Amino acid sequence: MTSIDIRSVRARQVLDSRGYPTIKVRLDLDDGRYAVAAAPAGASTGNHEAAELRDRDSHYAGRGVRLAVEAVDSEINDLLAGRTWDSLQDLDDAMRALDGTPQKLRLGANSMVAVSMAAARAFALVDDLSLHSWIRRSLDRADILPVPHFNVLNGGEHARNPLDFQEFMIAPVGAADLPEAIEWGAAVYHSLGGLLRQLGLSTGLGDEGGFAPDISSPEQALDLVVDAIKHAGLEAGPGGVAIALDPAANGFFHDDGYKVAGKYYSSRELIDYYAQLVTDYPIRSLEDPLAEGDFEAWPIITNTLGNAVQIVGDDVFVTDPDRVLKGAREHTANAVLIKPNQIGTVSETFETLRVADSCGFAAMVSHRSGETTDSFVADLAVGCGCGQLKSGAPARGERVAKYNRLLDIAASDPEMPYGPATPRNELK
Ligand SMILES: C=C(OP(=O)(O)O)C(=O)O
Ligand SMILES: [Mg+2]
Repeated sequence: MTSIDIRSVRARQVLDSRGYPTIKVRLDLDDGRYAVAAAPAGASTGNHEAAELRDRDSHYAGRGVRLAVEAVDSEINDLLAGRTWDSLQDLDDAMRALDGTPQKLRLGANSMVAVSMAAARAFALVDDLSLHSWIRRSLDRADILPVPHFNVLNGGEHARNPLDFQEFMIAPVGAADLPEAIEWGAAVYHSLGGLLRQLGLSTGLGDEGGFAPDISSPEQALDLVVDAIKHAGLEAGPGGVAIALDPAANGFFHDDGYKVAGKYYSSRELIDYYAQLVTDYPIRSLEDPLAEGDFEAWPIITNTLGNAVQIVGDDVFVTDPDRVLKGAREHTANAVLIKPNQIGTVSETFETLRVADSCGFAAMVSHRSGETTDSFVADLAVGCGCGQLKSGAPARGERVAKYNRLLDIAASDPEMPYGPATPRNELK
């Protein structure tokens, strides 16, 4: 393995896709080459995510990143610059030790993840590898072009409409290759836009570029998506375009139960409701179907629906290897969402991917609702070989940056396979 000699690490403030500041890092090597990376930001965050460092006193409604920039320019630069680093693991471990808190409160997970991503790119540069190849080698996996999960209809925390479920995604699992998958995704997106216009429904967009019509019923949303797939001349189902949901249930969990479209459900009733949706619609994946604290209910949904669909933990696992391991033992889910900024370093993200694999869990790499045009997660999805990436709608620059990066990678290696992953359900 090659080492990197760091000359300096500098940060500055840039805007994310919601118009809030985020941190961009430039890491310069002694040999004159450099790597950059920018941190994304979530809105519907899990309670145990690594903590962002934000200023309370800026014009950005308490969301400034001056302190995070300062942390990189001073303490992190002092730690990393003028030294040779033999591995990303060493570098990330040193940053974590410098931070000294379990949730990365002091230096901030936004600072640390941007530095860690830039450092991963620097290691790839020095090894003369593309980022996905470097990741593939680090994880000892095979490159796979992931099935893009396009979020075409937005609700929950990501839209100002009455729809409680957060994400209605389309997954072109039946496409022959990645370019066809992208083409199908875009076709369905435009078909959905046309359908909404015909019905006189709003075509305003949510945070991830999906449409945010003024509807509240998940069934109505699913009917619209299925119709859009059919109107695009495609099959709704595993041979064509399947559906993935991220209800993000933390967002509609209240003291007295789950409230969906004005109706209250107990955990058991909500699971029955999902079972009905899975029967009625071609759903392949259910992410955060329950609130992160609903410990007893998660194993019930995994054991009842986990063979029919992928049960993905996002807020409940927060890309934390220990939480995934515990979740595997307790049958919390059978798949994990992978968001590097949830845990705060790339090395820890790798560890979560390794743990997931050893538990028979599937993994899906993910963007955040607040994004930049940094396409790191596209390379991560390819290099870890998990077979699934969600990056919002097939529209808006910060979302298509990831899909276009996948197209570039596909063009660079025509032999690279395309395909979905499913949980192996080893822990029955
Ligand atoms: C991408 C998501 O949203 P956010 O970034 O707001 O957590 C998600 O919940 O999966
Ligand atoms: Mg989620």
